[in-house]
Amino acid sequence: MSSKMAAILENSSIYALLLSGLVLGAIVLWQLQTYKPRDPREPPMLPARIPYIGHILGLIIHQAEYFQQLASRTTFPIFSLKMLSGELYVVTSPDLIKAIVKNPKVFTFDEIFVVASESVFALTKRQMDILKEPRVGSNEKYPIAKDTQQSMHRTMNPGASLDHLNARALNRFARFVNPIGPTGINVKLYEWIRHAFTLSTMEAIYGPINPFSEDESLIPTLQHFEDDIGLLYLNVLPQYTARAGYKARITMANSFKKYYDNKHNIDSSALIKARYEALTQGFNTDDVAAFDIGVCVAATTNSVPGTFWFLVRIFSSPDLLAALREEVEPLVTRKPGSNEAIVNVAGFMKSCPLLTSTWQETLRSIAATVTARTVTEDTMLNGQYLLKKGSYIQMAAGPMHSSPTIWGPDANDFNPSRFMPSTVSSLPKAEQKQRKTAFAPFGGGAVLCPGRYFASTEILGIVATMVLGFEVVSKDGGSLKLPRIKKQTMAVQVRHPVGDMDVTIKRRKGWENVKFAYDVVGDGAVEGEGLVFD
Ligand code: HEM
Repeated sequence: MSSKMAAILENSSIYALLLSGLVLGAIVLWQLQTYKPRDPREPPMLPARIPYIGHILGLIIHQAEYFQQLASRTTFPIFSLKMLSGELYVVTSPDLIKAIVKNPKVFTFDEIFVVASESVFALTKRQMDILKEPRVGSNEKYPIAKDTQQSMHRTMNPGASLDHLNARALNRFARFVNPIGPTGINVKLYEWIRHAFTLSTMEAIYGPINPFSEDESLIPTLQHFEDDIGLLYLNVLPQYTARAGYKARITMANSFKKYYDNKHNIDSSALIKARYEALTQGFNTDDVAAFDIGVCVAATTNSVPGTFWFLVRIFSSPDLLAALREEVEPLVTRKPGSNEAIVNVAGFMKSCPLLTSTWQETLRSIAATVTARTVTEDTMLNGQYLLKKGSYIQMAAGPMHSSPTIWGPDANDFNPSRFMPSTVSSLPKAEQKQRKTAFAPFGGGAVLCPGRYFASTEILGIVATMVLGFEVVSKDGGSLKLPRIKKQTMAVQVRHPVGDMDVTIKRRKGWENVKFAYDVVGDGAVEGEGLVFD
């Protein structure tokens, strides 16, 4: 090493040392200034391995998985983390989570939603003022946001508008698999699912002419936004720190502006019509177009990896695949002399306990939702723990979903029959109740996912189609192998796989020329528009 280089290195180590000293000093001063004695009734403090900055570093490095790591260090059902600006309570017990989500006035999501929307959607001051405007004649906060959320819950609850969504999505999906010929197709599985699922779901939600049907390159664009949500939320020069997500946000808003300007929303679902009505109480159409990226993310971000893992679990286990084929086949009507196969999707809940249980077990094993709330007043939780006003709560489903105390010694195994009524009813009543409370892939309380019926029916329909009519095999012709799971970022609920997998999708013997269609209501009729048999 030259002496000049050695001097530079020596100098830079000195600078680094000085800088670290300054940062540490500032943190200690901050801590001294903000120090408040703790009430012994508050949840116990879990110290960081590196004083002061350990938890912040832990969250930056390990993201949502940090909660899982912390939970394994303690038996407390709730614990506190000292962060720079206050305390963060982490809750991992089903009973405490239930008590929190059932009290949305005290433990609210509203403030987090508004702060997150401002940075994630890049809202202007005018848009924020509209969002913050209280309801006329009362002091109810964020009425437009609340009406919009309610419109989504209303139109995706069981009923005609939900059936219409599912019929449209599944019949669009059929147009991806019906043309598959005798030689099959070679695809990257995750990418193929993301492509077919996104186009099907967008057609169901936005109608046959929508930004994605007009420009399929929006599928990776949406992924860029999704990947950068965390950085967009931080909002530190996002045009540089979250370049791809920042550009994706602009592209998507422009595409949806064109969609509304051309009035293609006339053919949209009840969901989009009701949402539009709620939002335009204050916002203009261009504002609405800027928010639609949120719908697109919500509708695909968990469903795409959910479908992927559900399929991989089944096609990696020949016994499970065979059992599911036997269970689902009676729900298919094949008219003599015709190549149509109509799948009675409405019958899944009643007649396919293994299929529905496998979906739930897939979610248990892969969904590690972390939901947040703020505390609006000092409150004793379940009469046990004092939660202080202004603190943040993070409720982590991951530790609940994998706890041997709740699920038994096989908690870390994939047991497809775990959620079957026959399995559940063999457990003591208290255990049944505990498992029910602990299973929370769709969140809970006031922010329970409104898309849970839509997503589950769509995904069950897609997976049943693949199980019945196709073989999904790896490159060497064998069963699929489970890929590794990607580190979970804070914005992700259903964890993603590492990389993708090359597969062949080919026709199952006896189902060579079958064209799929769906009966979503269970009355024997095939619903939906755009049904194409080719
Ligand atoms: C497997 C699929 C899905 C999973 C696991 C899932 C999970 C969740 C979870 C955990 C939450 C609550 C987040 C929180 O409390 O912070 C949530 C909220 C939400 N989800 Fe889903 N979701 C799925 C599919 C969908 C679909 C298909 C849609 C819509 C088309 C959707 C729309 C929403 C919306 C709008 C919210 C916010 C609700 C509100 O603010 O009231 N989700 N989802």
